[in-house]
Amino acid sequence: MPRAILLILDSVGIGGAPDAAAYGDAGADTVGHIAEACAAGKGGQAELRSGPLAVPNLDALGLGAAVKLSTGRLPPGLSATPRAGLFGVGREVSKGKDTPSGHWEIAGVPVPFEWGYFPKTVPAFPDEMIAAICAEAGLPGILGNAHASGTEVIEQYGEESIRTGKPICYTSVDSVFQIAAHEGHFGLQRLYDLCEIVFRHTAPLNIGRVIARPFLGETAGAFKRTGNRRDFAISPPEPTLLDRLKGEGRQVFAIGKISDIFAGHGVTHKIKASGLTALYDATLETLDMMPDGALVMTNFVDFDSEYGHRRDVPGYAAALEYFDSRLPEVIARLRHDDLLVLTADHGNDPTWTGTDHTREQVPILVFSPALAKGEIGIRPSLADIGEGIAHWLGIAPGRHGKSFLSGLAAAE
Ligand SMILES: O=P(O)(O)O[C@H]1O[C@H](CO)[C@@H](O)[C@H]1O
Ligand SMILES: [Mn+2]
Ligand SMILES: [Mn+2]
Repeated sequence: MPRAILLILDSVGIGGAPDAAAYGDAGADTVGHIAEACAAGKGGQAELRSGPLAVPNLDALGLGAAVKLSTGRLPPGLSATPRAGLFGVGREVSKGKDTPSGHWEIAGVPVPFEWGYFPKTVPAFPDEMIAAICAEAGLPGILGNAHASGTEVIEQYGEESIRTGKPICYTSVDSVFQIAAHEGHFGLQRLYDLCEIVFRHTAPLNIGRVIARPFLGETAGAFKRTGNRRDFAISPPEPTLLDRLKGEGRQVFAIGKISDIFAGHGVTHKIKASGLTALYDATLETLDMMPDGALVMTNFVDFDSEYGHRRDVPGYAAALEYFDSRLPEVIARLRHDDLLVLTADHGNDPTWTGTDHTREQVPILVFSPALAKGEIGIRPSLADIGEGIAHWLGIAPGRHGKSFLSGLAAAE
């Protein structure tokens, strides 16, 4: 019985979204702009990397061809001719350009409602809500209370937070309430408990997530966020591919942020890992032991959190190259009828203004030893990805999207 491996390269968009202008993102293209910057000699940082973007394994599966299909432009260093697998482009139906929207839609469930957002004002959060949270959690107050970048906000308020015991609360263009607090001084478990309190206040406002952002260090220049981030997310509005598989008795392995993003729904095995290396290692270990009929889904968040939001082109390029360098390890482990799918949940163009996600289409790269080379076009919903996996794994179709495999012949 076949198995499926779904790898989400968080924020690795490929431009070309027809509705990008409505988000102020017309022209944003994460992969294309990184490749152009690298080719122009702007992707280097002596000790990290230099030269044109080198992602031969992703490119062999159609990354360059997917960007060309999405934007009409072939990025420098990439090829228009894939060597194996199916390539295509995913266009998001859901209105949010955020992580839950992208992941839920990939798993077959576009978001049918409008998320709640906090205004770009100071304060960003309603006074009554903050007063109620402080009373319930026994806090002397909060810091931040604005739209902000998570690394800048700990630089700015970290020392004051340690001194006063006030956590740093901030938001972004996404439907989020984020809380940064010191792992030692404030306490990690206390931060998680606070997030649960806040979640009860924000969920009725359709705020997608409360995110714990613990950090370490004692002085402004030395603060560093740790791998103990935790997302408290509202539940998907209907059963996703994960629930449908679990309901059929299949095993669903969720690696990294995946279980949090689905609020645990449909997950049979939750595997925590932080950083590209550990996420890859956990994925490979799972591949070595996962049974027939199972799905493993991994979120590689670093592209987004470490490089996209930080507008770090060399870092993003190096991360793509590292990801690419380990792809042969996945492919070597595939059984004849395993299906590997690589895609993304939204864009986060590191050359763009601001520090937020960018509305973009995403690559869909599909490989199986049992599949011939081919093109699956521009898919009108990311739900086609989940439906393609459902199709491959032999479970009934869901309510949204159409399998990218329908009409394709196997190579055998
Ligand atoms: O700046 P940091 O804390 O990384 O925040 C980013 O992370 C959030 C969740 O992905 C996004 O909404 C964005 O604001
Ligand atoms: Mn994301
Ligand atoms: Mn993000």
